[in-house]
Amino acid sequence: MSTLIINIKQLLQVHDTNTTILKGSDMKKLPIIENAYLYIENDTIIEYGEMKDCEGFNPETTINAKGKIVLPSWCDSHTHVVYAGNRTSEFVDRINGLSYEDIANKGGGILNSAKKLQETSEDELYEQSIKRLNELIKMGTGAVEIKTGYGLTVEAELKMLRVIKRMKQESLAKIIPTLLAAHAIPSEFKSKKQDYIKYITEELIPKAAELNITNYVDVFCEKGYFDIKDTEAILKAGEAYNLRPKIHVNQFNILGGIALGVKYNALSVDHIEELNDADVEALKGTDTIPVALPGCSYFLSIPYTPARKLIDAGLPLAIATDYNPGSSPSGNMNFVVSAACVKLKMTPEEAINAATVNGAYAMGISNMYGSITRGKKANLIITKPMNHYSEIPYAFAHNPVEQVIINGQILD
Ligand SMILES: N=CN[C@@H](CCC(=O)O)C(=O)O
Ligand SMILES: [Zn+2]
Repeated sequence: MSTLIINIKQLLQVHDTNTTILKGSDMKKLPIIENAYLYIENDTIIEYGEMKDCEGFNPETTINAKGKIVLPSWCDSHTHVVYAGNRTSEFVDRINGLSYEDIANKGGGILNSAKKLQETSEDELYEQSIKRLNELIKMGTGAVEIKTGYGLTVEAELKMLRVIKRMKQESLAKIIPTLLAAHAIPSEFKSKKQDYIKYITEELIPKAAELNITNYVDVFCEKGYFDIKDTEAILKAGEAYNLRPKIHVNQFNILGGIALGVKYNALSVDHIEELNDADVEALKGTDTIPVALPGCSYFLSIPYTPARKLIDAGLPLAIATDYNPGSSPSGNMNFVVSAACVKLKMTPEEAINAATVNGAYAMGISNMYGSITRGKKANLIITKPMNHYSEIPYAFAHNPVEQVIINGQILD
């Protein structure tokens, strides 16, 4: 199968040499080719360049992208797409004045989603989750991390992992599963948290590792959830099974989760609505990428991640949706890119870099995804007609995506 895309107004994120992460001032650079072509064979980007050099191809399909932008598909490195039902009643409670914390203290929040998920059959959970995944693919996402964490029992967590595995087999999108081993403390363990930590480290992690579905472990390191000591015990247990951390830190409180993540060579530290100088220092010179989740800040009306502080310190930054029923019920990366510009004060170039190359890095797949590079996977967005790529974040809440190509396949 071969496809030639011609007359591309702007081809974005073109890197002749494989770029796997962009840091600091390099995030301001977005290499583009004006009036370009792109040639794909099977699932791979083979060639690209200026239209004047487009010759010698004999493609099965030609797409005329006149007036349109072509860029790598969004790489969404933090989602909880597998969940059951929704939490609209808590949404209304929050409008009426309750906080996320108030709702959790009443036994709602994550515990509410866990109860629903435990009561939902594996097939039904798959059906609900694949529907969400297909919707976000249509909005331009080609690679996505999916966490467990709404199981809270070994049985339900393994059910989530099997659902993610099935989604991986059925979908063209690249899926990176993460074991969110410690997301909340179930009510039956409320006064015996240490027993729950033991359950996670001695039963859940070994059994989940046995399935061989995930390479990552996650913990919600937060007041009222898992403190630094708990988090360290879980990261250590994960390390014994070669599970690399990708952790929730600094959402409401700074507990030292960033430095701990770095100590355990976390691939990413996510949320960071709160940040201090020690956190910035801890990240410098490491392989750990911070990830901002503007959809969560928007939905919960909490601070936005201080992106400027991170990028201006020379650090990389990725952005992701955090798609979940409680704090960010949207998987729309176009909105996230726009919010990154408007609320995190990132330039369109920085936001697009954060949502492509750096998003891929935060999933450990940036050697094959996230840029237009010969040999990389043909996961692409073709936009609606527009004059400049800045229109993608500018016209917030519109859908800039006209067509998507995943693994070289043109989706309807
Ligand atoms: N903060 C922890 N976990 C999710 C939200 C979970 C929920 O409320 O269901 C997050 O990333 O925001
Ligand atoms: Zn999350």
